[in-house]
Amino acid sequence: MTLAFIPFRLPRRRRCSIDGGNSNQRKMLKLMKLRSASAFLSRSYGSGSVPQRKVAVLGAAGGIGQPLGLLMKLNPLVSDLSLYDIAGTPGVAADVSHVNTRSAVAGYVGEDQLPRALEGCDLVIIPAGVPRKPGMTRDDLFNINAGIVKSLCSAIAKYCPHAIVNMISNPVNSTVPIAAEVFKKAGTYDENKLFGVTTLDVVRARTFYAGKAKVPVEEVNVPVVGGHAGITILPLFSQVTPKANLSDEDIQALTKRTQDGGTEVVEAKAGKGSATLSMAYAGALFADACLKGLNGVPDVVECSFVQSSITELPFFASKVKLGKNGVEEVLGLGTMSDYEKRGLESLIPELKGSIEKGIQFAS
Ligand SMILES: NC(=O)C1=CN([C@@H]2O[C@H](COP(=O)(O)OP(=O)(O)OC[C@H]3O[C@@H](n4cnc5c(N)ncnc54)[C@H](O)[C@@H]3O)[C@@H](O)[C@H]2O)C=CC1
Ligand SMILES: O=C([O-])CC(=O)C(=O)O
Repeated sequence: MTLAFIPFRLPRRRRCSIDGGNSNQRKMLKLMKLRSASAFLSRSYGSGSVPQRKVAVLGAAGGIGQPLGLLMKLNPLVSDLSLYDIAGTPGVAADVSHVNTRSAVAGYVGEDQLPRALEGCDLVIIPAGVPRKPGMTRDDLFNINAGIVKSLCSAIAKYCPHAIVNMISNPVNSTVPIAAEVFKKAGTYDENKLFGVTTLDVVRARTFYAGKAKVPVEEVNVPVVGGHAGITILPLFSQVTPKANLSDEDIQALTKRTQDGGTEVVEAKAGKGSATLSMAYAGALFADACLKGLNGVPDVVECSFVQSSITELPFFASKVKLGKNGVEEVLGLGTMSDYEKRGLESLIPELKGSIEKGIQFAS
């Protein structure tokens, strides 16, 4: 396992080349892959031309915020890392700043320092807010997190209106519409720059499928569409690659496990919060994809909850092509199985309600 997964991902053809050979050869090739990471980067952008990118994490002292801050510090696409929270960020920033990677790190604490945290940002990642405890739904977080997200987005509209926003705070199905309303009111809304982070659903679907299908997890590709809560999370295993001969029962069990992945962690943590480490990983992957898109890397595609017209709902998660201005194209759902079509039909009312709740709160 390598810490260098984000910036150092090599093109697929190159990655496949380490699959052959004995285990020593494979280890050696992995090492070479790490060592050639910076060379790979400069090849991607032309030597010395990696753009300056300021990234802020809001909620940076939290369970997700801390490891996410570290992972963003490891990402050489970041030149300035801004760590903001209502408490605790001076220590977190001092700690992370000692890591010998490209970005300068600054910690900001309290609302007075929020403007400086945001000014000049290209990307703002928001994991601020309370997490679930056992027995709660994500919607139970609405009362506290809606207000937090609303005030942070008002500040974004004021201090970095052109930044891409990655919304992690739950309930994502409502916090993204809240953010959109805040930006609309401020006159800064750009639908191509607002993303609900659903990458953890994809990460889980890949992991669970690989385990069941006994295929290498790094090769698994599966879209997860809909939203980010319970049945609104709809993995499209009919489109998964590599294909395996799983039964309908297996696919249904994998679907349910993906939908309940968050709850599985909440219960295992028994009152001490929800997914933080896997979420930081997923958040870092998605942020990296956004930065690559901004920097003009072609064919960057990830699933995300965005403004959409591929269903009757105004926001929907699906595959999205990322580019220099954020969303370049919202991709369609593709061919779905009957089971997935039924899943889509039954998620619509719940997702619609959550979206409307968010819009109503902020308008
Ligand atoms: N989108 C997704 O897939 C996932 C979303 N989440 C959500 O992420 C959120 C954060 O989770 P954790 O990091 O585990 O919670 P946490 O409680 O460990 O950390 C949250 C942080 O937000 C900070 N905060 C609170 N109000 C703030 C404000 N006004 N401005 C800036 N920071 C503020 C807190 O001080 C705290 O440091 C929760 O809403 C959780 O449900 C969690 C896992 C996955
Ligand atoms: O389940 C939760 O509350 C946190 C979350 O969104 C996830 O882990 O997918």
